[in-house]
Amino acid sequence: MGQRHEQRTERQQGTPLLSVRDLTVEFDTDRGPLRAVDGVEFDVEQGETVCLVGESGSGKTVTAETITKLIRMPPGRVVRGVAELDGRDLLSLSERELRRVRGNRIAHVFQDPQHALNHCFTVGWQIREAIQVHEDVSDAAARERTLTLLDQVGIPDATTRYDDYPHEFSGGMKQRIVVAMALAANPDLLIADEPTTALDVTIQAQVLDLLEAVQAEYDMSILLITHDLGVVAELADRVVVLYAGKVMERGSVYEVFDAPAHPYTQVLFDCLPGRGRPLRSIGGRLPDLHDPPPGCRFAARCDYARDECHTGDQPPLYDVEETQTQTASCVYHGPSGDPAVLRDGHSAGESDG
Ligand SMILES: Nc1ncnc2c1ncn2[C@@H]1O[C@H](COP(=O)(O)OP(=O)(O)OP(=O)(O)O)[C@@H](O)[C@H]1O
Ligand code: NI
Repeated sequence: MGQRHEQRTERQQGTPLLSVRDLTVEFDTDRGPLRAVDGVEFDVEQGETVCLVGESGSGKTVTAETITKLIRMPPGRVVRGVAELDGRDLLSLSERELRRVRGNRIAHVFQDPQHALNHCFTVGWQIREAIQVHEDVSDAAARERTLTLLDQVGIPDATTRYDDYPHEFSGGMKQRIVVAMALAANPDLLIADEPTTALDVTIQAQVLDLLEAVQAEYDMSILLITHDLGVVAELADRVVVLYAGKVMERGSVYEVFDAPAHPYTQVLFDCLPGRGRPLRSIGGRLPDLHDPPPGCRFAARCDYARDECHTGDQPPLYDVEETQTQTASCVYHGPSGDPAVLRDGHSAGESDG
C-alpha cells in the first residue's frame, strides 16, 4: 500500500475527498421535469463513512449515482452543482475520464450482487480482469492478488473457488465477491447503495462487518445508503438526512442520534436503533417533485410548522446550538427560532410511545 499512501498524503490539508455542492438533478418525465435532487451539499472526508438516509424517493440513489454520472442522461440532467473529488469536478469530465474515475478511484456496490457479476465468467477471472483493467500486472500477479482479495472478503478456500461461477455462490458470498471486485481497484471511495437489502438478515451483518473491516484496512471512504438506522449508528461517522431532494439535516452520527435537530429527523429517528430496524414510516407522503410547495418541503407533515414554513425557499442549513458540526434546515434553528420548542415536543412524543 506504499504507493497508495503517498498518493493520499498528497491531498491538500482541508480539502475533503469528495465535496458535493448545490447538486441539482432533474428528470424529464411525461408530466414535465421532476427535480429529484435539489441543492444537495455534503462532504466525505478520507477514511470516513457518510450515510445518506431518508424515506423512499427522497433522492438518495440519484444523489449517489450522479456523482459518477451513472444515472442515464437523458432523461436525467444535472441542472447545476459540482461533485469534486480532490478538488476536481467529476460532473464536467468526459465519459472517458469518468470511466477511469469509476474504475480506479470510486467503486460502486449495489443492492443486488446478481447484476454486478457476469454469470458467464468465473469469479476469479472477473476479479483478475478488474485488477488488470487499471493496473499493468502479469496474469500470475493478478491471480495472486485475486486470491488475496477473495481471502480478505472472507471467501473460504479461495484457491478452489477461484474457478467457480457466480451461481455457485450464495447471495451473501456473491456480495462479498462484488466487494472484492470493488477493492480490486483500490478505490478511495466506495459508494454502497443498500448493499445488504437483498440478503438474508444474518448475512447482512456479516457483509456490513466486512465493509467496516476493509474500510480500515484500505483507509477508504464510504458513502453508504441505508434504510437501517442500526447500520447508520454502527457504521456512520456522519449522517446526511434527505427529504424530497433536499438536505434536512447534517451532522456527526453522535450529534444526530443524540438529538436530531430537524422535525423530520426527529420522526424518522423516533425509535431505538438496532440492527435490522427499518426507518419508521411516517404519516403522509412526499410532496410532488414536479411541483413542490413553497417553504420547507416537510412543512405539510410537520407538527411544528408555522406560517413562515409554508412560504419562500427551503430554510438554509442553520448551525444547531451547542453542537460542533450539526446543521438543520429549519427555521426553529434560525435567528428568529427557538429550538427548545422542538426538543420539548420530541421528548413528549417519546414518552407517549
Ligand atoms: N429515471 C428516472 N426518471 C424519472 N424519475 C426518476 C428517475 N429516477 C429516479 N426518479 C425519481 O427521483 C426521485 C428520487 O429517487 P431516488 O431513487 O433517488 O430515491 P431514493 O431515496 O433512493 O429511494 P429508495 O429508498 O426507494 O431507493 C423519485 O421521485 C424517483 O421517482
Ligand atoms: Ni434508492
